[in-house]
Amino acid sequence: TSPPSRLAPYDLLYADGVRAYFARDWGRAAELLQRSLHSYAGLRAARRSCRASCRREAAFLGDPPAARPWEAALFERVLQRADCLQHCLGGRLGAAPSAHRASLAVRRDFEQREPYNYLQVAFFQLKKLDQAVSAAHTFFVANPQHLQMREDMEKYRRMSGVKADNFRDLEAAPHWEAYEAGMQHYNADEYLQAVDRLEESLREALSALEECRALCEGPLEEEEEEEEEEMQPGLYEAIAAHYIQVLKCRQQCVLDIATKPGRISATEDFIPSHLDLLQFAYDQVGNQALAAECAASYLLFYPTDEPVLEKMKQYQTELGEDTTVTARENIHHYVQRSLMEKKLIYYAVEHLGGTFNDPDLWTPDELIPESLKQKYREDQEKQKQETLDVEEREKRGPLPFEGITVTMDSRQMNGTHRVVFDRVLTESECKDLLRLTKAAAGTGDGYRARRSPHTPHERFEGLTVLKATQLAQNGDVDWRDAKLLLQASEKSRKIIESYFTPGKKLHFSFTHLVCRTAVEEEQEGRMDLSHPVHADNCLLDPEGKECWKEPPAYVYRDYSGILYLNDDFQGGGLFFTEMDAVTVTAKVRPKCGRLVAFSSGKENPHGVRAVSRGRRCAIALWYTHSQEHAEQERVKAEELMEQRATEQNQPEGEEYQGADHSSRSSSEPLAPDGRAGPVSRRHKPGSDRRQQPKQTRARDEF
Ligand SMILES: O=C(O)CCC(=O)C(=O)O
Ligand SMILES: [Fe+2]
Repeated sequence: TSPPSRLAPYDLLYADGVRAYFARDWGRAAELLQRSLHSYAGLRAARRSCRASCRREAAFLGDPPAARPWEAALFERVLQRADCLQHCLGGRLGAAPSAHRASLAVRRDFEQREPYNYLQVAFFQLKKLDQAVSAAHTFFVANPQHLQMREDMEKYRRMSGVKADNFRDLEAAPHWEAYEAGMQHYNADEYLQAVDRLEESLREALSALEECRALCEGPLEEEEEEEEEEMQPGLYEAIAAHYIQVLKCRQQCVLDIATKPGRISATEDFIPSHLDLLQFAYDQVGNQALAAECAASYLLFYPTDEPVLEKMKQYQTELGEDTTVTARENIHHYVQRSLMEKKLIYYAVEHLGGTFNDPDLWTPDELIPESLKQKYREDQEKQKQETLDVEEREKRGPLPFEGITVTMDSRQMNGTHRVVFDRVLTESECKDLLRLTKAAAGTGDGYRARRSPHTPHERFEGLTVLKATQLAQNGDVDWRDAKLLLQASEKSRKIIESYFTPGKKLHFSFTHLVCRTAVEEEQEGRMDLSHPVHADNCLLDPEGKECWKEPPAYVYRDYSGILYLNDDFQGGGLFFTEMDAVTVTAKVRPKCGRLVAFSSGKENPHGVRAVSRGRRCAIALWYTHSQEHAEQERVKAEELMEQRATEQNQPEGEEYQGADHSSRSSSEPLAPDGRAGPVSRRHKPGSDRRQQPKQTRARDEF
């Protein structure tokens, strides 16, 4: 091991650790991975403290002498700081800081806590269960959408040797730990404990914020690699641009500290909401003086908030008129500073262009320039109009095929943008497509080659259009059946396009022929669903009644369709719910030739009941308005079809009219997943707390 003053570069340790992992040398893998995490933490700590001390040093230099131009003085200071950082880091790390520069890929892995994913397996193999569980938990906190880890966590929870306090987040930020604990007490009406932890969380959050802000002061010691300046701006422009960038970065810190690991969105208004919660909690424990102080501090953010103003009056009477209630000094400072920074940023955006994503909801209206407000309003208006247009269109739209019937529309399904068509396929077409699934069963892919992504009680098999075509090429299935898959999906596309979005092209996004088969010996006492309730293009948060249209959800999907092939199975009904994921609003019974279609967003949460006997097959279809997300596999499949038609000198290629070509390549992952993540927590005053899942790559090797 290296002496404490000499940190080995974490990326090298990581590379060795991963190598040992794949050589199944678990002991060495665990040791190296732990050391890499230790080095990484050490490097970050060194950066933090050097930045802080170099900032202090720069401050000591005081104001530049009046005789020198101010920009020269500023540059000098910036250079001095860079020099100071190099020195300080060199001393702390025992090597040139550049030796610790890792590739972007490795930095990402560490940001996403990937080393813990390897570690948990290594510890598990070494039979160090406690450490395996805490490594797994640490990874899972940052990657709540990771299907494999989700299953592993379930397994750990069921294991007898595992204690509840093994589920520890080894990387927990102090403010998040305190906040979570505080909210737990708060929700359990334990206000004394809540106050303690929420005060701690506020304190820690403010200090994390300071640290984050300190990192914004450039130059960002050789971390940024890319980005070559295109134009050579003048000196003043350069200084202004740099300054604005620092200010924006500082503002961004508000979001950073309010974003829990593994979430994409920040908890809204993190700092003011602490004061809101604390005011209520102090009130509950009878501490009027502190409740009043929190209320006064809260009013700095929202000076016209009626209920809190009301409360203030009440406190004033209770405390007596000669007691002066003042806001907290540090909050006052925070608000003033934030307002000043925003003012400058908005000024710059208004006059120099660019954008600013204000992290706060509390920004006073009068601070935002009229011209920008106008733009925001227009954007909102446009979005509203689009929704109305869709609703209008849904009412008309003739169907492009004869014989198809609309069995249920949105109204009958108690929702919006939902429809059930029947007779899209004939019995014999269903039979042919089912033959395709049979032949493909052994070779087909589930979600990322995983047999039971949603429930262990069912086997899940899938086949893409390309795979079907390749099977035909190998002589494993009939060409005509593979072609039928392309045709049936294209027919559905036309139907859905003309019904929901006439005149606006819908492209394929992904096509998946899927079967869910009940595993016979796994049905007793089964309580779960075949497919948990979810929305197709956003991450459903049933408790918060929200749906986050953010990756890893397939946000570009606009319409979903499921074309059913059979009904000889038990269970397996499709159902729609409210955003709470439990109130059922409509049910659809699968049967041959039935196509259910709906918009892929939050308005249509849906799930599939357990398939308790037999095999349920359907073509799952997703469509998008976005040409760049058009299904590339289909293009290839069609090429293969055409090639074969030419070879055979048969008119098959011409017959088929499913061309949905697009020139850009996109890589659709095999797993059409992106399900509801963990959920938000309610609280009494203020708005919903939101939390966001994200997903790292699913790794197949575990
Ligand atoms: O098979 C079904 O009925 C629905 C499947 C589904 O919702 C999905 O795969 O996203
Ligand atoms: Fe779905």
